[in-house]
Amino acid sequence: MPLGRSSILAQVLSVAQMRAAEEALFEQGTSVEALMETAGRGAGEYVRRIAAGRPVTVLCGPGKNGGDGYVIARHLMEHGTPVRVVAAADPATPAARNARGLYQGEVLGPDAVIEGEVLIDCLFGSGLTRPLSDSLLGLLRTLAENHHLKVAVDLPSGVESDSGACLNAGLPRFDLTVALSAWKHAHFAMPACETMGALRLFDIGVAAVPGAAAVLTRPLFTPPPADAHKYRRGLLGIVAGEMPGAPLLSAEAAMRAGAGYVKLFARARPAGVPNDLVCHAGPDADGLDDPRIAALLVGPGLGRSGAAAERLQAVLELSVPVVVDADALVLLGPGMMTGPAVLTPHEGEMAALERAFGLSADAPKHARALALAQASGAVVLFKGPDSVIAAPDGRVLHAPRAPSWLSVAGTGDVLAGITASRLAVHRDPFRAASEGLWLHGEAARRSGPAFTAGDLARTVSKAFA
Ligand SMILES: NC(=O)C1=CN([C@@H]2O[C@H](COP(=O)(O)OP(=O)(O)OC[C@H]3O[C@@H](n4cnc5c(N)ncnc54)[C@H](OP(=O)(O)O)[C@@H]3O)[C@@H](O)[C@H]2O)[C@@H](O)CC1
Ligand SMILES: Nc1ncnc2c1ncn2[C@@H]1O[C@H](COP(=O)(O)OP(=O)(O)O)[C@@H](O)[C@H]1O
Ligand SMILES: [K+]
Repeated sequence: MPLGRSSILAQVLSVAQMRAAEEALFEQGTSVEALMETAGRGAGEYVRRIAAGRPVTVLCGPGKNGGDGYVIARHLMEHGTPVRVVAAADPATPAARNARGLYQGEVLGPDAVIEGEVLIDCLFGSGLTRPLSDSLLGLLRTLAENHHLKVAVDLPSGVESDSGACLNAGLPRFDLTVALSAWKHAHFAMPACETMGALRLFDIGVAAVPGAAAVLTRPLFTPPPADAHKYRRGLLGIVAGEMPGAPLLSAEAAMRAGAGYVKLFARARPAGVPNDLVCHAGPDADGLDDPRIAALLVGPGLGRSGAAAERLQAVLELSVPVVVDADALVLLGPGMMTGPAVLTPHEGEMAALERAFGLSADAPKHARALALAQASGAVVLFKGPDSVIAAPDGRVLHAPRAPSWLSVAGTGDVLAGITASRLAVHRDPFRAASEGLWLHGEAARRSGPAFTAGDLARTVSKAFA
């Protein structure tokens, strides 16, 4: 089935995939110069609007990112925006030389002392292969300090496209980054994404790349069908453990995320169970063999003792679709999961899982998530300020930035509850992880500043709106 334009625009490409996609355009008869013209004019139009008549300085490097810069400068000149170029190096490709030749305005050398209003960074884009030299870093930093508004074209210089690593310390922060052709992993990966300001994409017509990663976009939710009843909407079992608070938070969120019935399984009924939450009190695994249970959540408040490990084992042996979170992730090892599963590690839990599964942590975040998904057979939702989802079949989704107010205790329990609730509704782990992550981010956006995990859990139903 051909992908719609919106799916193509959501794709996230590696440098190699980007180059292959551009090659395909060249084979269809497009020239590098024409592509640079389209890209430069597109980015130039964003710059023209943002500059609103204020003078612009374009910093151009030797590669095609620099070539884009000369096209931008020409576009601004044609539209009456005052502009000058600072050339950090001579253009090194025919297309960039061509773009420089067509620009008739002022070009200054790297030693010129420049202050101004708007800085456009076209020093390096996706072709950066090593850290900036001290002199290039110094030039970029000085220009950034001497301009009010800063825009990066494709990527901020010094950022590694495939990993999101900052190859130099002390890179400047931008107000806007205009991605060209497609998103790159760095646009969603820490620490690079934090330096980019607002993100925009300018499409130059590359086609869908098979197997490409994508950006998490708003899922489609429909109300329950007219003949729905609580079991058909999904019975979620939440397995409590040694600490009652965390599973209660998960339950508060799960009750607001679509499941028709949420049941807490605990050895004894904990204090503070709300009236609308059913609690099944009994020994380990008692009641969990109910065939109506569509999904289980295990981990929040489980504990890490031998008894907790036995509890986890008993849950996983049921082969019911399961969300494995928190303490359960530290107890998990190869061969323990027998059914569909979503794992929701943060960085510390991920490190424990990588040790348990014999995986390397020395890779970009999305690649680490994918490696664990493939080794474990589970969908992995690797959380943090740059959350990413990976499936064993190779699908990868990057989440757009979520509010940093989420960095408060208990919000992970809320995410696990939402995800498990979605899993109970349709039993599809990848879809549950995607919907869970999206609802979590949206609930956070709707919760304003300084919310608690309980506030967040109670806002989940509003996120459906
Ligand atoms: N294909 C197209 O038509 C389109 C491309 N587009 C644009 O092209 C950009 C990618 O272009 P690109 O591949 O030329 O890479 P770019 O980032 O400009 O720099 C590479 C140059 O820098 C050099 N170099 C690398 N690191 C260095 C360092 N630390 N310090 C010093 N030098 C360093 C490296 O040479 P090297 O020394 O590594 O041999 C090479 O000469 C992309 O981001 C987008 O803006 C869009 O317009 C869409 C259409
Ligand atoms: N700075 C941040 N920006 C955006 N989201 C964050 C940030 N810090 C944490 N989060 C999100 O908040 C949640 C925290 O989960 P977790 O680390 O498990 O906390 P806890 O164990 O206290 O519940 C995750 O969903 C994570 O993605
Ligand atoms: K750049």
